[in-house]
Amino acid sequence: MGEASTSMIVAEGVGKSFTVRARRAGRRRRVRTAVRAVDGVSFTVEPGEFVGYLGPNGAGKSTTIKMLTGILTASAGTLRVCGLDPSRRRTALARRIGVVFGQRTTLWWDLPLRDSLALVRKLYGVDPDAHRSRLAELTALLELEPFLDTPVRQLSLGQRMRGDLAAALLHDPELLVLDEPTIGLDVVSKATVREFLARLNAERGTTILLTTHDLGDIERLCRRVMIIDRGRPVFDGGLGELRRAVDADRMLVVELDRAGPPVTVDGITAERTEGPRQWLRLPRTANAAAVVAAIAREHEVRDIALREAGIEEVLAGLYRGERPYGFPGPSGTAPGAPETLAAE
Ligand SMILES: Nc1ncnc2c1ncn2[C@@H]1O[C@H](COP(=O)(O)OP(=O)(O)OP(=O)(O)O)[C@@H](O)[C@H]1O
Repeated sequence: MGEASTSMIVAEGVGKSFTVRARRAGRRRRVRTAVRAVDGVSFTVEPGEFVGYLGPNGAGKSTTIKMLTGILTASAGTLRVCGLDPSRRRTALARRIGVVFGQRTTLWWDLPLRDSLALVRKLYGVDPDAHRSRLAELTALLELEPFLDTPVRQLSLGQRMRGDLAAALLHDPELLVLDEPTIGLDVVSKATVREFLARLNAERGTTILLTTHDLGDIERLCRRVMIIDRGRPVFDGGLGELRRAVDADRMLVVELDRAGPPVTVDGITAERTEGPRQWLRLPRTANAAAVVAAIAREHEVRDIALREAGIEEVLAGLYRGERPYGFPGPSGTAPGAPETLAAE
């Protein structure tokens, strides 16, 4: 992997361990333990992609993002972002990427948003003319005008997030890295931010890597999702592929001509009845057509609907430890779990 790579991000076997001191239950002495926050993560992101980086709490997402942006140095593997080693070329990289942490602001708390953005221009050395036109464009797209002269501390969360996005994009970066950008936003603000990100990616071709727990963000924005669990990759692909890969149940809803006891077919019994309507949970391996035919042999069927598992159900299964086909997942020492290094 050389600097000549045209990929936006190349991660090969990237890992990060933290050493923490902790008192074990029933022991008096504190021991130094290593927490493997990220453990052997490999992936490539090409220019123009919009990728969701997902995983349960503590999976290692923020740690990965901190390594990608040069805030933390990887303890294993190699990483290139825009062809650069992030921890060694942090300043050069900062000119080519934008970063937004939903939980924190990079704006100056006491300054009006307009002045904060002017400072950002100076920091990045953006040419004043280019800044003016870019600011005008971002102000229109993010609807910043009504609060450009308001001190950042007085902005609502949604307004501040739009301000942070503008600050991250003023220097027109090739890659935008977002850590939970819609956290705490109301439905209208979320929709504004999502619409903006979708356009940024589609029209300007900005590559976007997004971590989120928001299912709407994932379904609306991410053509590709990468999932990590306890520091290790467990899935990389499209949402449809994820639904198919995970052994998620489907729900068959049948409407019979009359109410009756729960239907049983091929060992599957309706788990809910409501008048003539009955709900049967079909394992992925069940043949839906055969189940429907078997029901139709015994009953008068008025209507049928087959519901695929929602992305929420799919992710919940994955986060509970149900592995998609082809992704055996963590084995051996559980990554993320502390391992004792030495007693103190
Ligand atoms: N500075 C640190 N020192 C010690 N352990 C850390 C440090 N930062 C993170 N960790 C640990 O690394 C693991 C991964 O944390 P990380 O913040 O990357 O998870 P995450 O996927 O972003 O979680 P969340 O969805 O809750 O934000 C956790 O076990 C966490 O406690």
